[in-house]
Amino acid sequence: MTAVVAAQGLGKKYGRRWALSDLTLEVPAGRVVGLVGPNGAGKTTLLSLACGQIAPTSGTITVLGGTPAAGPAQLAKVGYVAQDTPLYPGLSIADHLRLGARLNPTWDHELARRRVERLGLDPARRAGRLSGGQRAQLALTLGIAKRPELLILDEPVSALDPLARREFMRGLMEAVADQELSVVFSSHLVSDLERTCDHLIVLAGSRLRISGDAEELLATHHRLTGPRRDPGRLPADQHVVSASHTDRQSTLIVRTTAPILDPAWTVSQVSLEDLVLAYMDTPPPAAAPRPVLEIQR
Ligand SMILES: Nc1ncnc2c1ncn2[C@@H]1O[C@H](COP(=O)(O)OP(=O)(O)OP(=O)(O)O)[C@@H](O)[C@H]1O
Repeated sequence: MTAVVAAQGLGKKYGRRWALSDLTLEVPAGRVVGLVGPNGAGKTTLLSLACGQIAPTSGTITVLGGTPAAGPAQLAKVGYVAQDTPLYPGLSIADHLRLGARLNPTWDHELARRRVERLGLDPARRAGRLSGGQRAQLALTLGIAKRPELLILDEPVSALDPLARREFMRGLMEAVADQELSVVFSSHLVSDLERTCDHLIVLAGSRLRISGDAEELLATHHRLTGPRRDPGRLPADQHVVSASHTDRQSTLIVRTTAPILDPAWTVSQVSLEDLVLAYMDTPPPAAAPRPVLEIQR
């Protein structure tokens, strides 16, 4: 199956600073991918590279098997909703839908009309008069009605209140269920990912920290709690993602596919949030010996 996004040694430099560095990953089709990382991690840079708004400084990226933005066919396959949900403030909702129809060969007018109606939006209302949540919903409608194979959303819900956020995510998940759609969306909010994503990409400090199937990641990461222990002395197949210690006790998050047999450890499951935070908090492996995060209390 063609990867939705495949990157090899991908990097983007602004001036002397790498915004994204040495990123290699492959995301299978048909997934809802959560891209998460702290401010300045490189999320927008990666999404902009994926939709061809900017060109890589190093490495390669292919999207649905093609070069981003390389011609009308490639453009038609990818929908992109940028971070600030850019709309034309002076144009009405109906104008936006007409513009969508003019610009996109695969435009589904009926779908767009139905969504606007269900959202209770007046088609005559100007975009500049909409609330943040309504603007985000209109931008999502434009992205979905284009009927892309891949929809890229850059922090679509960051400015919304919890209710509007839930409505937005519901609309997105309905579109995923109704259409054969892959989605990549970035967020700071791990709670949004927890409910919706089946694939996770964590960036921090311009580098990839982890990427993979969400269920698989949850199944292979564990929290170990037990008497204080040097994390460097764990079996080689237990990769320590993070470690924190009190005088007597150690708490580790480890990645392993093997069972943990040491009876000194109490082993518990990690949540997606635990996992994301553990990777987000840590410097990249090249910069730090195991464990990658060690907190003394
Ligand atoms: N056009 C630009 N010119 C110079 N530096 C840039 C530019 N765009 C991004 N950067 C820098 O690249 C790095 C990554 O930025 P990026 O916007 O990709 O991060 P992000 O993870 O999307 O952040 P946020 O969550 O705050 O939106 C940051 O250090 C940022 O300052």
